[in-house]
Amino acid sequence: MPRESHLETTIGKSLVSTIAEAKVLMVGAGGIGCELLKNLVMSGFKNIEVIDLDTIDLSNLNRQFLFQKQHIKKSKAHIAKASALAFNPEVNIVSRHQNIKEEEFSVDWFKGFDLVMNALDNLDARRHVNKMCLAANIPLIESGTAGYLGQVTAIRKDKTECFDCQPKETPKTFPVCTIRSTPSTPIHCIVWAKSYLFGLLFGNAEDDDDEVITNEESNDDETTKELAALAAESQALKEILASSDTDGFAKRVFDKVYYMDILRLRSMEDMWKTRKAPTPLKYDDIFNQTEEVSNAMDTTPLEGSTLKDQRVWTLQETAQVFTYSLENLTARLKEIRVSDSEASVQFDKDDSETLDFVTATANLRAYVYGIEQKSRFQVKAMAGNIIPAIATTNAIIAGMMVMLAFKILNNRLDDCKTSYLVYGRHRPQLIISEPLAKPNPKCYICRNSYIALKIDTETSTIQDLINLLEENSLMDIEIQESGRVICDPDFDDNVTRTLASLQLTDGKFVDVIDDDNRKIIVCLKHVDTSSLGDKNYEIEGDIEEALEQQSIMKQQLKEAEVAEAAVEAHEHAEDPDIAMADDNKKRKFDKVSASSDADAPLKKTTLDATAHPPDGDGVGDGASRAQAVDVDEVIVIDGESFNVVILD
Ligand SMILES: Nc1ncnc2c1ncn2[C@@H]1O[C@H](COP(=O)(O)OP(=O)(O)OP(=O)(O)O)[C@@H](O)[C@H]1O
Ligand SMILES: [Zn+2]
Repeated sequence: MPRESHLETTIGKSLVSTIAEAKVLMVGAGGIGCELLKNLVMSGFKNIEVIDLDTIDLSNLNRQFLFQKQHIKKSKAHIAKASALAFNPEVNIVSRHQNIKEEEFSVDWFKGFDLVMNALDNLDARRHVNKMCLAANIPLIESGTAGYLGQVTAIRKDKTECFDCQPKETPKTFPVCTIRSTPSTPIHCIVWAKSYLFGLLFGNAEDDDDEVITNEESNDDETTKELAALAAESQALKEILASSDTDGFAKRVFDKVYYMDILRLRSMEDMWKTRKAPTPLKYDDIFNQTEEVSNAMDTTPLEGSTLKDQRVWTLQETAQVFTYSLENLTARLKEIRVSDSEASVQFDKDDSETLDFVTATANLRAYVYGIEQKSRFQVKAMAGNIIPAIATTNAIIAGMMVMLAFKILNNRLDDCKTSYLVYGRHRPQLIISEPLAKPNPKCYICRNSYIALKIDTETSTIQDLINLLEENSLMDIEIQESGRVICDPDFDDNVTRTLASLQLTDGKFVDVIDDDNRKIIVCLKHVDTSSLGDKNYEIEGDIEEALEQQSIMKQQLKEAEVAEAAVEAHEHAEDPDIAMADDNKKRKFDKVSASSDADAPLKKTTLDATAHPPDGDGVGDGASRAQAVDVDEVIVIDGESFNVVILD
């Protein structure tokens, strides 16, 4: 019996042949990606391109079933392809061990696919693929899981919400003084070790990409002085680093960080009026086991755990781990700096030396401040913001992605839904779903019109670009790229420069805003002048149409704002308490960092496996969504009953 016969019976011959012809791009071959690729090759897809920048790690094997022990350190994309072909050798799979953000994956390249499916784990890559799919006008299926929670949705330019239509949660931040001077919980010590000390010793503390320290609460005089003192301390530590070759390096770093700096902090009496002051700690005292220190040593294993990873190390063990990991990481840094003087070592929870260093330094700080110390295993979870990944969650989400793919390829976008896996939230449904939302008229990403411009970026100047845009009805324009202003009617410093000299090269997007405040995003495509006609440029897409669409969108935005204002005014008129509640909320919001955003109603999750799902009003918030849910069937799993929404 041919492989497709069951499929034909289920979804019909015509869809089976559409699927067989479709070209699908899968971004990410991790937890969801492995499940998804297996599903795709088993459900009639014949042309799949899979891209992943990473290699396989031991910690992936418990849930990424296309990978086995012998594949560790090999490319995820290549191995995923090889393993998936074993399920169905008749599929054409192209695998790429690359970053989807590389320039070669241009809008044109995206246009070569009928469908893109994201199986990613970070906001940055998701945002990029979202933008590329909008620019190429290709449908995108977006997915995400966090522990038992998951969600999947479809995105199509001008028809649905895009990935950026709703604000996303950003990682929690801590005030700088809490981290640098007055920690009170283990996470404060871990953040200090990972985002401050680690960066200072092995990289550039300032450019840590998931910076979680903010100084928004620190405007008074006292704090400014404290920050200046901390900066001087950092400088002094850098000077010690210069002597990393000489004996006693670890002791010097230790005594600087845990003795000298702490002594200075202790001398600031005001700081400790309402808090317990830290106790300075000397390296030699740990090894000489002064009475005070030996009494403080905690040698009791965590209850029920004997593995070294899972018990809190003694103070002496901690200092030993500090010494060896500091020495090894310093040597590693020196080695990589031979070929690149700017190189740095990055913290990675799966890199055991970096994890050792962060565990040891965080626990030493915790000891100094009288804070509970954590096992290496616990530090790994906290430093990596890890919510355990669940294979079943990934499998369910990957299955739903294929269902959405069927509908999209069958031209039934209107039947697609956003679905949420809400297991463990004490609700009767396992999956709830709601219709795809319309684009947010205020969205800065999808409420734009995209056109492609073929131009010789090496020889054309900004003035050439202005001229050709004026020829196409865009008058008195401002041009921006990634937030930097290239030119505007009052700023012409760059007009004689070539596009390339301003890094406006192939694949770059520039924002063009006209005097009527309409914005068009122009995607640059570099071509040699010789291959262009008389005009020296070629526009793909219709600018007039794009401008008209912009006017319509502006009108929609105005209408949405008027409607919003009317609803608000109505609510206030109906209920005078709302005005006061709103006022209180505003005041509260002003105080709380914007990123915590706890009051936002119906906010969706970040779809970021590394981010904590919002409690109560995130993925699993069935309460306010319940009306939108159709429960079509009840299935029984392990004796428990769940209502299941059939996606059809
Ligand atoms: N910019 C990118 N280009 C290509 N692939 C990416 C990009 N960003 C992330 N990925 C890939 O997306 C996949 C996401 O999978 P998953 O969430 O299971 O992460 P993981 O790294 O395998 O697991 P964990 O983070 O839990 O250790 C990863 O394999 C990652 O390499
Ligand atoms: Zn949007």
